[in-house]
Amino acid sequence: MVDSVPLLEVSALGKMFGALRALDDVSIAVNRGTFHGLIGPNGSGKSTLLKAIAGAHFPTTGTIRFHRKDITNWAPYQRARAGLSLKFQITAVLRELSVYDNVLLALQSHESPWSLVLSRTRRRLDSQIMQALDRFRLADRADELAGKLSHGEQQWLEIAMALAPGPKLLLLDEPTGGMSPEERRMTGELLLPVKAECSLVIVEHDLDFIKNICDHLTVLDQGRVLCDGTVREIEESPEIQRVYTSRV
Ligand SMILES: Nc1ncnc2c1ncn2[C@@H]1O[C@H](COP(=O)(O)OP(=O)(O)OP(=O)(O)O)[C@@H](O)[C@H]1O
Repeated sequence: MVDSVPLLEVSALGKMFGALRALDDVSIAVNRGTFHGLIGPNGSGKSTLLKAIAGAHFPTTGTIRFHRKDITNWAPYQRARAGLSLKFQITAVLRELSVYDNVLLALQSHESPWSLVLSRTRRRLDSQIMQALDRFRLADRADELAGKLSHGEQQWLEIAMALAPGPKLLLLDEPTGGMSPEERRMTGELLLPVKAECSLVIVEHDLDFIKNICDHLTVLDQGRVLCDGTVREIEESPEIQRVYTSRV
């Protein structure tokens, strides 16, 4: 039976940084099997919303429900265990470790301390690690140092690390930042098959990229939802033309 309740429901979220209202009464719903883009001008609150969903910021008001549970006050590790995974804007691979060991560490962070003490995980996780690398065309680079990868490949490694534990929702903050046009195109191609098992909330400045991979878009402006709908609906919205021509 198809679950009609959205996978993620953000309701009336507000976030103050001192006197600055970064988010104001923001509500979004993300369904299973959906890629949901957050767009809007600089400073409109996209990253703050993504971080609030991940638990890196606690909202001042409002609620976040994931898989029907109220996770508003959950710590980031509890959200991760519930199936939420985040890749931040800044690359955070461990350059001195191999590509393989970066994914291994990402997976081990989901293991119980007991299995780590017993060092039972490495061999057991091997096929999961190689699958994650294969999906992002990094399997034949497994033994190289992560620092030897190109910037684009490091971004893919991080996405592979975020996906390796099998999350239900992946949060990506500007994954194509600093990539060449060919790497961007490839990133879209590599992400699309993920939809079969994992939904996505993605912040991106490259509108062509986001329109190509997303089903649904939310446009933020000055911390508020300006409009929300399918890619076609948003493209045809006069509001979006106004915001993008006047402020981006
Ligand atoms: N930790 C923080 N402390 C204080 N103000 C913050 C903090 N993080 C974000 N802000 C402010 O909140 C507002 C929204 O920022 P946010 O980074 O969410 O916007 P954004 O839409 O992601 O922008 P960009 O597209 O430039 O990344 C901005 O005015 C920003 O300066």
